Amino acid sequence: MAGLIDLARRNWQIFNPSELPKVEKPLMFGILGAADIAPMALISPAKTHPDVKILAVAARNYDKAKAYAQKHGIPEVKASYQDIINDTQIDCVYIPLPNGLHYEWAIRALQAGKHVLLEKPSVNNTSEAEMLFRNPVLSGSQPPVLLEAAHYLFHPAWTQFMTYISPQDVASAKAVLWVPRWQFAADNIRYRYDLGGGALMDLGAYTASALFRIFGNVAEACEECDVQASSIDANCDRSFKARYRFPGGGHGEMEGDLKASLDRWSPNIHVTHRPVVISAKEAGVSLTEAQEAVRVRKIKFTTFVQPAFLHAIEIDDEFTIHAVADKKSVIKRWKKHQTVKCYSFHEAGIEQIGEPHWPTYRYQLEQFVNKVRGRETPQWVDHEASINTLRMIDMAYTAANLPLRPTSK
Ligand SMILES: NC(=O)C1=CN([C@@H]2O[C@H](COP(=O)(O)OP(=O)(O)OC[C@H]3O[C@@H](n4cnc5c(N)ncnc54)[C@H](OP(=O)(O)O)[C@@H]3O)[C@@H](O)[C@H]2O)C=CC1
Ligand SMILES: O=C1OC[C@@H](O)[C@H](O)[C@H]1O
Repeated sequence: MAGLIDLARRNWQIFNPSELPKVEKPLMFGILGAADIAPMALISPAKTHPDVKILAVAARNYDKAKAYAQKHGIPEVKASYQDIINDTQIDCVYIPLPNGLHYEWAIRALQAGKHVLLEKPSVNNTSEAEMLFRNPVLSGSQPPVLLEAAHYLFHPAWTQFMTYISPQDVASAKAVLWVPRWQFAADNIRYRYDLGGGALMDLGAYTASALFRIFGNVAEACEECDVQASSIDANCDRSFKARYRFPGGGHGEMEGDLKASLDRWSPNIHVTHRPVVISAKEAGVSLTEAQEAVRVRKIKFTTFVQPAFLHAIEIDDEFTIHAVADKKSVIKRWKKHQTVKCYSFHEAGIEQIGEPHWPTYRYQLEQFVNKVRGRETPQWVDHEASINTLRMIDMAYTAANLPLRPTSK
């Protein structure tokens, strides 16, 4: 019962955050495009961040931007994306444009000295990622901040999940993310090759980045990738199933579908470790010198992308004690099951700000502001990690015989 009340309270607060007063000179944000995701990913989280004010929005159509600004309480409307970038009052630019426009607008904003929060996936392919994240504008003594908005990595549930993973011991992992078939109409940006569409770009940005974190390395190869092409644009995958080989011999799989049937519950991740020898203390037993304890750990993380609504991390350990001289012997075998939930860092025993009702986006904003203000960022998406996500996606497109998303001119 208490769990249900917490669930209801948390979900109500996610959509109805109480506004906090702002500091004297908060960071001013401008938004490029009246995008669907911006209210959830930035406008709402900004309400509870004292150091963030959304100052302006621009859309390709002025009236659309005006209506959007009115609806979301944004004080200024600019005539173009470039006008946001040129505005000297604006410190930070949020870019929720179609993937194929991320590179161009991120470069323009960074060159104007703006800090950039860039939607996922950062750009269209690996070469664009290298050109962006290794651009000279990001070196020097005080370069602007650039962050790919891989928001799920900022939630304490991800930090907690990773404490149960030993990347070097992972034998296999599978990450899936399906969205229901009615979610995106035929004219959606996800079905436009010229705009960087495709399920691997959209959903694969999550599953691929999760896999290389779990294995602690980018894949050596994508061994196979089956895609279903979208009926709208044959170069855009509507769904994918990819299998990768990782250094050390582990295998990772990922699946995504932009038109999934309702019986598919996602997102989730399954991880299986190889058998590892553990200490008597870790096994919670006493051992003679002739014995050793071995653990095989399996982990399931349900709702890894939006853990704030509801999630569960289930850890299943199987322990065996055998004779060191005979690894096949079984002196004792037992199992242990734990289910862990973690909505704030406090729950994880970590001293870090956060509330159980903070969505991933709010945790992400906290760290983005910390970085801009020159403070420590315990969670972050390194530039090389963003490049690696595109490497994994490109490998899958190549294995599927689909062209890489086009490089910006
Ligand atoms: N972090 C997350 O949870 C999520 C992230 N995303 C990411 O955010 C980005 C935007 O996604 P989403 O909000 O769903 O998309 P929308 O289509 O709602 O928004 C995209 C915006 O891009 C602008 N745009 C500029 N040029 C074009 C063009 N040629 N065709 C279409 N739109 C154009 C439009 O702005 P204008 O108003 O100027 O017309 C539109 O508002 C993507 O990169 C996506 O991967 C998406 C969903 C969730
Ligand atoms: O970022 C996203 O998150 C979840 C999906 O619904 C969506 O397609 C995607 O853009």
